[in-house]
Amino acid sequence: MSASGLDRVAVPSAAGPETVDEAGCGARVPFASPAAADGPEHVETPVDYDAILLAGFGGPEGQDDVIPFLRNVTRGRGIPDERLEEVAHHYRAFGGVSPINEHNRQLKAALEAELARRGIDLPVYWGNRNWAPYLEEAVTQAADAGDTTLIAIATSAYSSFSSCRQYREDFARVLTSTGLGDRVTIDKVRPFFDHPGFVHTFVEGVNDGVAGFLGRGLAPEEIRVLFSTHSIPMTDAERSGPSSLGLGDGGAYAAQHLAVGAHVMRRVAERQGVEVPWDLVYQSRSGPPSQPWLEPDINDAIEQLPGAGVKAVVIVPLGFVSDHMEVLWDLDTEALEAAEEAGLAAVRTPTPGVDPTYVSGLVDLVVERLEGTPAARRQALTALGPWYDVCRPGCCENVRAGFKPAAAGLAP
Ligand SMILES: CC1=C(CCC(=O)O)c2cc3nc(cc4[nH]c(cc5[nH]c(cc1n2)c(C)c5CCC(=O)O)c(CCC(=O)O)c4C)C(CCC(=O)O)=C3C
Ligand SMILES: [Fe+2]
Repeated sequence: MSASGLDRVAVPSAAGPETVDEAGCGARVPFASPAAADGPEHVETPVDYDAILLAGFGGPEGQDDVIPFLRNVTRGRGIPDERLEEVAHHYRAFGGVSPINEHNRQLKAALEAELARRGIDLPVYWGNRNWAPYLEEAVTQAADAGDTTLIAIATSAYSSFSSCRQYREDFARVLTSTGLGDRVTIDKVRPFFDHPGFVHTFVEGVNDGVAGFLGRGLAPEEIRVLFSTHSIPMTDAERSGPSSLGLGDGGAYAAQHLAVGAHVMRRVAERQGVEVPWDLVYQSRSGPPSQPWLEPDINDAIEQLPGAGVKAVVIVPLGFVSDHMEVLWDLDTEALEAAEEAGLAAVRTPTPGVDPTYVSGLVDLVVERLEGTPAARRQALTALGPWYDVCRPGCCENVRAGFKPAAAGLAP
């Protein structure tokens, strides 16, 4: 995408669509939220959305898809195919098929059923960032049907470049590449890390895991709960969320996971009557060793546990919404193997998937935007939430890749 292609784009505002010129700041072109003209963190005015845009990561569905998919994921970074082939082995081992697209097909169907059950007349268009069906197709399909005011649900619950901003940048990229930027607007539901619909599965999973080990006669301190999420470069972590919040070394990304982990453990302590120690750990690191990423790595953490008198580990995929490759490979293959080698009993708890509580929570997040629900009445289980509907300027920017315009935020 060339900067010149972005010279003039429509920026919808509460007053109606208008076209603005770049204000002499390179490629800084806003794709501002239609409801954000006055810059609120929480949009408390109702917005008459036409449709939901379900935005997925995308994954290969056969061996021949694997390298083209990885080229898409790493687009713009010029990584040679030989290097991509090294990354491909997880996918190769599963027949070249990631389950992620099938999960999203099921999630789309589940959302449609829940919307119908509640009498909400909103179509759901599904498109991916990195594989077919692409976001381009979904947005074009929506526009062709006259659905131009879209609210996106990204299949990712937290704030960071990879888990929020990259989706928003891809919305902006697609609005430009399809030429639909003057007709279509894309807002996004808030990062939902602490929404009860998302947290539910983890509370139940950790409770079952802990109860199982207690039932086998283990003492609480012989059990360790490891909440696992995707590691990201430290530079991304520090820039996650609005810089004004000052949430510490790991930024909003780490703070959000820690807050949800603490909440889950409080619920489990209430139900089990004992407190089990827990930690936040990271998985799926990539990038050169010279680049600092969030630590500790889950496998290193597991290796340390026997020395601390731990006999059983509950592995919780807190950073993920479904059992895709990062869960099947990095947790179910590698981390469970590390636990076995360390002589630990281990269970991996479920991801939300299409759990009815999760699906209904996602619909609640859309409804709060449709109705303009006051922030004070929005559901959030941690003191950090409810998170912003409209991302602040610079929120989750990637300093490595440089500035790109993003939809669903405030103009810079
Ligand atoms: C935070 C985060 C999430 C969670 C949020 C969300 O769910 O969106 C996530 C999800 C996923 N990541 C996925 C796959 C990949 N991620 C990669 C690379 C990277 N991910 C990163 C972060 C995240 N990733 C980062 C910082 C990089 C390095 C790139 C850079 O330096 O900027 C690469 C390239 C190869 C490599 O580098 O390993 C692949 C193939 C799949 C699909 C799985 C499937 O197919 O089932 C999913 C759901
Ligand atoms: Fe990733």
